[in-house]
Amino acid sequence: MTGKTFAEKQLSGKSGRDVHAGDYVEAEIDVAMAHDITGPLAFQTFDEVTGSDGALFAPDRTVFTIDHHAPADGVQAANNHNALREFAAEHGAHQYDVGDGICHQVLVEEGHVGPGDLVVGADSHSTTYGGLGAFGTGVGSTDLGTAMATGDLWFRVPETRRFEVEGDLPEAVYAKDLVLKFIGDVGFAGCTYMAAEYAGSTVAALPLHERFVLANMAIEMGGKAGIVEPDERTARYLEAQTGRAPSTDVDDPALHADPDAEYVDVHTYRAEEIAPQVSTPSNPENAVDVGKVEGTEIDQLFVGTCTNGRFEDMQVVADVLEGEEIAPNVRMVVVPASGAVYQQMLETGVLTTFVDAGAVVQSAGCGPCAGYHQGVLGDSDVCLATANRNFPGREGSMKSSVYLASPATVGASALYGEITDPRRVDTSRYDDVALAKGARS
Ligand SMILES: CC(C)[C@H](C(=O)O)[C@@H](O)C(=O)O
Ligand code: SF4
Repeated sequence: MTGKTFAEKQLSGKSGRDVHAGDYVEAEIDVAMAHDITGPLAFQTFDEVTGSDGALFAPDRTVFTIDHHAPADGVQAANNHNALREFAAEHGAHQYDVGDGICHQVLVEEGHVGPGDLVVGADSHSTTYGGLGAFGTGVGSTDLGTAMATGDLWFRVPETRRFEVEGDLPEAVYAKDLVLKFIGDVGFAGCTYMAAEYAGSTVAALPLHERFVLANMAIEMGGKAGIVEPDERTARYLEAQTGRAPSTDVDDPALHADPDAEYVDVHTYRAEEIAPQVSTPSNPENAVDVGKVEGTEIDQLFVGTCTNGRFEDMQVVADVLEGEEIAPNVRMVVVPASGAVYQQMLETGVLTTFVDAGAVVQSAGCGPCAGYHQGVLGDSDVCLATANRNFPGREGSMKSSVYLASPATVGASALYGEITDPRRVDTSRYDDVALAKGARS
């Protein structure tokens, strides 16, 4: 028998069986997560499974967040929030409230997830935890409600596609550009029910906030999970973030694919050849080099989401906007991914830079990402977002359009009021910004 992929090892370990892709397992989960939209439905299933006085499989490893409609944007949302608060209090689960941030950011920031964990979340971007070397996957509320009671869930062990990138990323090219490129290459269904393993020297050199971007968007090609294997960087991140070393040795072979593992295929890239990417409406798979869409008119810029709403993302945009104003024809909506990110923006002056530049900075959460509130698009609106999805109607009207890009591309485009190649205003050459603007006008 050949070696194993990360997913095969992970699901072998959690099921206590020696399994390969295609096998079905009952696996023990480490962490269960739900939020203000999916939680209340999961609670119904939980009550049906356990009876009304049922207990959680592990209250300290069950986490709820209020993030999608936070603060409440209507009575239904407010009632859902209360249902979540009551259930969490009654069952002793962790519960994060309005302003604490997006589930995926909160779970990693607060140390609820570590390498080697099997995490199920009632949200499709639960693949994000793969950035830490965990197997994170999204499940429906019914599955989650059952898993909250039993502590296990069935899985089909996924096949794996591997994306290997070697070399140094060029200026103004980020993990977001890499993952948009991957999605463009394999298509939005290219990894359906597969794990995506991200590897190579470029990926190994990525800081954790960038690894999360790769893992997060695995679902945009249908991925069951997106994995960056853990290493010393992972351990350092967790210690800095949570004050604790990971409970598992990051070098444990159980957390690393075997060299002779079997893949569906391996896609190889040279980092130097990758240009900033933009996904055009209305599918993340429509990734093109930014040059192809430069000059496209936009109405709104959105910086935020579980993909690119971290402090480092905010910092990149603020570096571009410092001392400048956003173009008069656009509006800019900024939504930090967590309360901690908000706090850091406040302490470092990034928030002031945004406000001075004319942006609207809102409370931490999902913001307009899924079209609920805080910047919903009208019929004719065109938005350039650091988000992960741009399906029809995603951020509002079915007639609106959303382009996806990195924070650097969104920052540069804010200055010019149209889609702009970020290499024209690279932050390390910040003094040239005025020059570049002059050359343009
Ligand atoms: C509301 C929720 C179920 C949904 C998801 O699972 O992805 C949301 O987070 C999204 O991004 O569309
Ligand atoms: S930020 Fe967007 S993609 Fe992420 S969980 Fe919230 S709605 Fe979903």
